[in-house]
Amino acid sequence: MRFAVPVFPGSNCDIDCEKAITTVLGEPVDFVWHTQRDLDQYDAIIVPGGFSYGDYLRAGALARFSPVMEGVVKAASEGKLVLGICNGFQILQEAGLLPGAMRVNDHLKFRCDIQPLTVVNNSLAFTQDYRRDEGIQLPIAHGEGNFYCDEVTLKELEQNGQIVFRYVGSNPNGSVEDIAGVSNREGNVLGLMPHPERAIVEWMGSQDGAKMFTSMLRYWEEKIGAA
Ligand SMILES: NC(=O)CC[C@H](N)C(=O)O
Repeated sequence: MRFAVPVFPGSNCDIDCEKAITTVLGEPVDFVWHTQRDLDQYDAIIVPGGFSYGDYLRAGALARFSPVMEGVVKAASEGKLVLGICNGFQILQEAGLLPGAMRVNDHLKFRCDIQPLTVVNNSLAFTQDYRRDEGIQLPIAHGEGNFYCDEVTLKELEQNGQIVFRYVGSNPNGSVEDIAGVSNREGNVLGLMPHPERAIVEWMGSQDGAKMFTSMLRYWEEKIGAA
C-alpha cells in the first residue's frame, strides 16, 4: 500500500506520519511537496498536522489552494483513503472534503495534552480495528480545534454515522457535541484533531493510534484481495 504525505510550507508532523507508517505497517511512503499535482500512484494520502502557511487567515485556508490539493480531491473522489490529522483536518475542511468549520479554541489558548476519546463509529476503513465505544487516549496540540457546524449538518452527521471520535471528560476546545473527528458521507475521508501518529509505540505513553493505521492497511488488503 503506497502512502503519500503532502508537505506544505509550515507542516511539522509530516515526519511523524512517515514514521508511523513505516513503524506500524512497514509500507512505502513518500513525502510529496505541495506543488505536485499528481497523486495517481498512491493508494492513500495522509495530510499531516502543523502550521501550513503559518495558519494565516485561518488554519488550512491557504494550503487548500496548493496544487497538491487537486490530487487529494481526485483521490478522495476515486474512493481512496484520505486521512487529515489536525492541520490536515483543517485543510480538508477548507477544501470542502469534510463538513463543518474550525474555530479558535473557546479559551483562546493553544492546548497540548493527552486527551481521552471514544470511538463512536468503528465501521470505517480507518477505525475497524477499534471496538465500538472503545475508550482511547491520543495527544492533542492545537489552537483552532473548535469544530462547528449548524444544527441541520449536525443531524445529518449523526444520522450518517459521520461523527467518528468524541472527546471524553473535559472538552479541550469547545467543539460542538464534543466532536473530535468526522468523516465524509462516503466514509473514505476522515479528519481528526488528535494525533494518532504520535501514539504508536509504548514510550509515547499511548499506542492507541496504531490501530488507525492497521485498519487502513487491512481495508486496502481486503479490497485488493476482493478485486
Ligand atoms: N498540530 C497541529 O496540526 C496544529 C494545527 C493548527 N496549527 C492549530 O493550531 O490549530
